[in-house]
Amino acid sequence: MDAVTPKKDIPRADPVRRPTQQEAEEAVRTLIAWAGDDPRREGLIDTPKRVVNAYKEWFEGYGEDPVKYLSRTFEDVQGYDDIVMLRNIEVESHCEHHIAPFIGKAFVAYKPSSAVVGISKLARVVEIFAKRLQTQETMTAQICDAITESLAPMGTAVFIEAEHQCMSTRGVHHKHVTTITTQFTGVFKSDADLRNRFLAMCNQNG
Ligand SMILES: Nc1nc2c(ncn2[C@@H]2O[C@H](COP(=O)(O)OP(=O)(O)OP(=O)(O)O)[C@@H](O)[C@H]2O)c(=O)[nH]1
Ligand SMILES: [Zn+2]
Repeated sequence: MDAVTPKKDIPRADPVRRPTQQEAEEAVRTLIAWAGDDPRREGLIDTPKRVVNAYKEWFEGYGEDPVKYLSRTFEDVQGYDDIVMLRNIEVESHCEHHIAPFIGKAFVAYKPSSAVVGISKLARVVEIFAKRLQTQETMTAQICDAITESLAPMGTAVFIEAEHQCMSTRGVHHKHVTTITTQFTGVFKSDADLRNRFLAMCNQNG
């Protein structure tokens, strides 16, 4: 039986047993009945299977290791010595409090010390952490940590802006509110001009 690996910051002796697909589908049937509908009616018969398949996609980040993607680096950059930044990386995640989507954009930059990484790998790292149950703060820190630990750059910067559906479709019901989180290490922390350049590039339109 597969086991869900606990987060590294929460040591646990006993990993959670991963339920079977059938058990997960049964849980969805329970939620449908709890919502007030009949999971046996025609339109809902295949819904538990679809929901479980959607969960596989939304939470596929648990099975992925960001370090694997950041381990292939390139040294030959002909003396390039400035930041590398990816703008507008789409973020589709789910909050760990309500399992409601939060959707937005991530901006990720690092200042290489020597080696650079393939730019798609930075987007993959965002994807891996987004496809887990998250808070925006944790996800921002995890992306920053993974890049910092794997590439040992001179600095890393992460900016995420997202709209949380647990705030817009339920609860407080405030639409169009966005949450911004940032995390900086190294030169982005010590050099205010560099940090401001990064933030200005985050705020450029387009
Ligand atoms: N800091 C932080 N809070 C989040 C995030 N996603 C959701 N939340 C908040 O998590 C909180 C959970 O609060 P609770 O009082 O335990 O839950 P609740 O009664 O459903 O709260 P309401 O959403 O206010 O109805 C809410 O304030 C959410 O807005 C996130 O990524 N970061
Ligand atoms: Zn929430």
